[in-house]
Amino acid sequence: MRSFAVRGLTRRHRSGDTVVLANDHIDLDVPAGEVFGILGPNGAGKTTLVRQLMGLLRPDEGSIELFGHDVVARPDLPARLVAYLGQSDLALAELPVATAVETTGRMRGLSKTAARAERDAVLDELELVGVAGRPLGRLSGGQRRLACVATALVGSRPVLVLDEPTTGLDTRSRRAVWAALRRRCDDAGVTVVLITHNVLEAETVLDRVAVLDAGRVIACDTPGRLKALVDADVRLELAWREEPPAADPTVCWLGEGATRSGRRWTVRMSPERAREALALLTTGPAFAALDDFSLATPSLEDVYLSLGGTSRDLERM
Ligand SMILES: Nc1ncnc2c1ncn2[C@@H]1O[C@H](COP(=O)(O)OP(=O)(O)OP(=O)(O)O)[C@@H](O)[C@H]1O
Repeated sequence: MRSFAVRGLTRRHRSGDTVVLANDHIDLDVPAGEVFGILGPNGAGKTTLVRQLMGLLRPDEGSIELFGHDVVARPDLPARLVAYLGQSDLALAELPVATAVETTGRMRGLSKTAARAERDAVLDELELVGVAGRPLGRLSGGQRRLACVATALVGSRPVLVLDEPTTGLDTRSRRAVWAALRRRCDDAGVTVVLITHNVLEAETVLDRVAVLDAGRVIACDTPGRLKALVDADVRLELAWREEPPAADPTVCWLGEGATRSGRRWTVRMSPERAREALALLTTGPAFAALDDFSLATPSLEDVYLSLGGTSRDLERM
């Protein structure tokens, strides 16, 4: 059974004379009970996509089904079946955390007793007990985001759609969120659609991932299978302290294949070539200009780049 089935989804944003093709004929199937991710850099069209999934934005073309129901014809439907965490979370700012969670549970049909029990369980699960009595608007950004995740988790909705839920969270809280999502998926068959521009998050928590770039899905598979596309290579990272000598043949060779972000170069190549490059660099004239270097096994970022992704905005940690 599929939670979402998306076909040919296309949406343009118009502002003044400018038209942005934010989603360009997107096809997606999200099976029920999966942690499904949408990974892409800033501006790739992730939020535009999920706002359409939620019936909050009308597609220009294409169709969306939620458990077989037409979302375009029934845009009210997602709000009944899906817990949605958007990017902005100001709606509940005045309420204390515990009240916000309990009230959301009640709005999702829980009895008073059940809402209180779920409230206590989820605050404990996300380690929010210490701030339970404080209004969301007076928490730190990370604590507030975590409290909003708690409101998404309460009430046992069969589908969770979370737009960058872990932005601003520290590592411990981030891991608590990942574990909470995984638990709901494994124990209760909940479907999770998680938007992220963080490669580590995608690799750690997702069953399958659609890689979005400039409004198009450029790949969709398990993180493991996607990484296998590039696993014959390693990634050589170079950080230059100053402009490297352009005439140096090793610098020329590496420069041709490098993706550059200021003085940081990233080059994908076979392990043998990387060893050769490092030997030449560390014994040649370019060494004086080099600040730091590292070798790493490929990540989903390398998959994204190898499939033609152009942005350098994906986050690694
Ligand atoms: N209301 C709007 N009016 C005009 N252009 C828009 C509007 N909303 C989004 N866009 C443009 O559409 C494209 C996709 O935006 P979207 O917010 O869907 O990307 P995103 O992948 O969610 O980015 P981010 O990771 O930064 O949130 C971008 O080029 C953006 O500038």
